[in-house]
Amino acid sequence: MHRKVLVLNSGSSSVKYRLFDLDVERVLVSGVIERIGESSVGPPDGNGEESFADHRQAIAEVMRKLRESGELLDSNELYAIGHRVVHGGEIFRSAVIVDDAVIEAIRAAFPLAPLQNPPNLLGIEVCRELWPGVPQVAVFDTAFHLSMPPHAYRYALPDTFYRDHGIRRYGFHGTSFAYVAKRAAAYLGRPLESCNFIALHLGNGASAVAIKRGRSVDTSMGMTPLAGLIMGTRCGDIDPGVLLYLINSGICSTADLDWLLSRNSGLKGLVGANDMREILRLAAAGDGDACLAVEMYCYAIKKYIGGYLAILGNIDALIFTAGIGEHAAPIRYKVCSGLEPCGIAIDIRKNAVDPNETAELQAVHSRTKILIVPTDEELEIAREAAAVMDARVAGFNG
Ligand SMILES: Nc1ncnc2c1ncn2[C@@H]1O[C@H](COP(=O)(O)OP(=O)(O)O)[C@@H](O)[C@H]1O
Ligand SMILES: CC(=O)OP(=O)(O)O
Ligand SMILES: [Mg+2]
Repeated sequence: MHRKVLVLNSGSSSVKYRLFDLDVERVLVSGVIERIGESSVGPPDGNGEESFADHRQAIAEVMRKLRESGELLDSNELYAIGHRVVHGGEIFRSAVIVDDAVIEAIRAAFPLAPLQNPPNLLGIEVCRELWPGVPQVAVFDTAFHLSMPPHAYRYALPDTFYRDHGIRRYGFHGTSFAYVAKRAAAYLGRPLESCNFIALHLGNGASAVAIKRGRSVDTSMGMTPLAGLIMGTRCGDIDPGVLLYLINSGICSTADLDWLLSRNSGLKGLVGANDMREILRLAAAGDGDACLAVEMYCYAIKKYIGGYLAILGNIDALIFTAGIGEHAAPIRYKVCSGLEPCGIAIDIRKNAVDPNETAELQAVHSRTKILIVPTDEELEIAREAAAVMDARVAGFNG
């Protein structure tokens, strides 16, 4: 029987799903169910989008769609269900098969990722209830970064805040970084353990990572996914004194602040839009806010590249990935321009491509390669879930 793996990425109001046949590395079915928990706004004449009251209904609908596709007639055909879990704290160094203890540990990390972990866990619990016989595997965004040394992950706060409250840098997008680092090493024909990379995941959320000999040694996100680069709706790095000032002066309540920093800052706060395509259009038309936002966005990335070059010494490649990294040529160009003294020189003609596979963008005189490596978080989750299951099966047989 082929190893069919279902991957679920449960967000607060959506469930993205993909069914893989891993033995032939083929996507059998994929889709997204959105607007979970919103009441249907469309007219009751069939033109309104379907809406689902909760994740249970949405996941039952995923199962219905899978059956309808003919690719999965029975849940017994599933080798595993892989789930994206954003925060695994310090406990989970790799993907794990979900049991009651794993569920409790994911729940314990709720305060560290209040927007992401609750819907992630809900997805797991609903699947366990609907298909109790199918193994569930949790794959954590944080796992890849647990290789960071203490001088990179600790904050300069009294020890007790780390020891008793888990306050430290964790970092995210680890599934994406693990995938692109492996792809880049394979592309270069080198063992991953010999490669130094700086990778930039620039999607709605965005982060940078310094990879030394194949492992994360520093990253721009922090205890939560708010820190680091400027993002679609998140502010990135900010003086913590600003937050104290806003609260103490009564300008913002803590609830206001939460909403401001997560949902109304970043590109959205600066321009009023968070889609980079629109921002680039506005900037090209001379819109002052959009021009400033693009300048700030690239400047923040540049500072991380400089910092990571300083800690890595030399790199084998600068890697761009995710929606903006893969498709926004003007952003890549602006990020790289001026880095020639650091050995990073982009070729304007090569940069104009929009490939769907790994591509090189560096000029002939560039010391460092500049790569676009399209990410595939769902495939990485499917592979990690299958690997955990293979190990269990081998354990039973051995
Ligand atoms: N051709 C393009 N040019 C510029 N930006 C793009 C292009 N295609 C996608 N993007 C941007 O990519 C971002 C979304 O990235 P993506 O990785 O899909 O996000 P998510 O984090 O939601 O998975 C958006 O800001 C979108 O505008
Ligand atoms: C952790 C995080 O920022 O995820 P996303 O990019 O999916 O928002
Ligand atoms: Mg993403």
